[in-house]
This record gives sequence, C-alpha cells and structure tokens, in this order.
Amino acid sequence: MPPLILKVDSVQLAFNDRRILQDVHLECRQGQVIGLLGRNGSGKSSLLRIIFGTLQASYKYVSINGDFIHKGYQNNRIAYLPQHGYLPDNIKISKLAKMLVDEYCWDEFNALDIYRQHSHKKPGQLSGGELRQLEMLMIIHSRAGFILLDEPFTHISPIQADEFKPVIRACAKRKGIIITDHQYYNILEVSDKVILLNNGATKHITDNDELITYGYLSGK
Ligand SMILES: Nc1ncnc2c1ncn2[C@@H]1O[C@H](COP(=O)(O)OP(=O)(O)OP(=O)(O)O)[C@@H](O)[C@H]1O
Repeated sequence: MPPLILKVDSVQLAFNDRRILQDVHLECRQGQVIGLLGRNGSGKSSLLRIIFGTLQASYKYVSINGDFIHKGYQNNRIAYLPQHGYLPDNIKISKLAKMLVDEYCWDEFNALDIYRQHSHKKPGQLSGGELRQLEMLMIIHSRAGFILLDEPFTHISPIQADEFKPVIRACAKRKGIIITDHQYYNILEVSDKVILLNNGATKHITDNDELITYGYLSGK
C-alpha cells in the first residue's frame, strides 16, 4: 500500500481581527516526523487543533490521500496530544490505556516499563513528568494514522527525553507525526523535516542557520 499523506493547505485563522495564520502549507507522510517550531504565540497549538478538528479556522484544506478531512479526530484518523493534560484524574491508567491503545500495539505498549510501573494507579497519583510520558505513549500507540504532539517534552527530564526519541522514531515507521516543542534541539534531532511558523506563514527549514535568520534562535 502507498504511504498515507496528510496535506494541510491555505489555513487562515484570526482572533478578533488579529491574523494568526495566513499562509500555512505542510505535508506529512506516513513514515515521517515533521517538527514544527515557532516563537510563543506564533500559532503552533492553534494549527494542530485546526488539523485535529477542535478549532475552527476561517479557511482550511486538510486531506489524507486526497480525502478532505473536516474533523481529524473522527474515525481515528488523527490523534492529538494537547499541550495541557487530557486524562481524567480518577480513572485507572490501565483502564484508560485499554480505551486508547491500538490492540495491534498492545504487547509493545504493555511491555513499557513506565506503564508496568504505574498501570494500577490513577493520573492524580503520578508526578507531572510520569503522567506526561504515559499520555504521550498512549497517543502514539493509538489507532490513528497521524499523530500530533504538542509539547511532549514538557516536564520530561533530559534522560527520559533521550529514551523517548527512539520510541517516536519507531512509531513513525507506521504513522506520520507532527511534533512541536520549545526544546528545539530535541525537535531537530527527532524530525525528518522542520517547519518554522513565522508571521503566520510556514517556512520550510533546510539549513538550521535559517532559524537564526528568521529570528527564532538568537545565534549567540
Ligand atoms: N481563544 C483565543 N482567543 C483569542 N486569542 C487567542 C485564542 N487562542 C489563542 N489566541 C492567540 O493566538 C495566538 C496563537 O496562540 P497559540 O496557542 O496557537 O500559539 P503557540 O505558538 O502554540 O504558543 P506557545 O508556544 O506559547 O504555546 C496567541 O497570540 C494567542 O494569544
């Protein structure tokens, strides 16, 4: 089967007449990790929510292999790790995992140390970093063909971030992933392509020095 291709084109978003996104074009193939960088307030979370279908844009074109996708979350086509936690506090991790994790990935997920360690607990009994790791792992082992990760490295210690990057790469063998985080060095390491959101437009970065040219990194 040819790889699935997610296309996002001509996204327009404004809040109270303030333009946030106006010239956004990106493509993510199954097998690829696309890193999305941008300054605070540049519209990264808004773009991911528009693709997922929980934020309405004034215009968007999102498709998977040519099929227009109105709400990405429908039919498990796209899964999304929001910037802030999404798991309810009082349901056991094991029960949540059974709802979210794809049965075809269950053995792989069930073998993860962090899951084995905490499966009997509830989210409210975990540290911020433990919870973030489990939230992300459930999303990337979900049924969806495309995964959107909004700041997955937040609250994660450097050593655990290093353990995660191969897990993300392994997941990308079967899925397409769009990932954003302010830990830009992790994004540069884990991504096949990097896109910068700058003044509402996507810039496809081919040389990391462009991150300085566009004012994302100071270059000092
Ligand atoms: N519901 C809203 N109403 C008005 N303005 C909003 C709303 N949601 C977001 N914004 C504004 O839109 C802009 C883009 O926000 P968004 O959260 O997408 O940025 P971001 O790139 O993810 O930022 P950060 O890196 O700080 O998380 C910001 O200036 C924000 O203040």
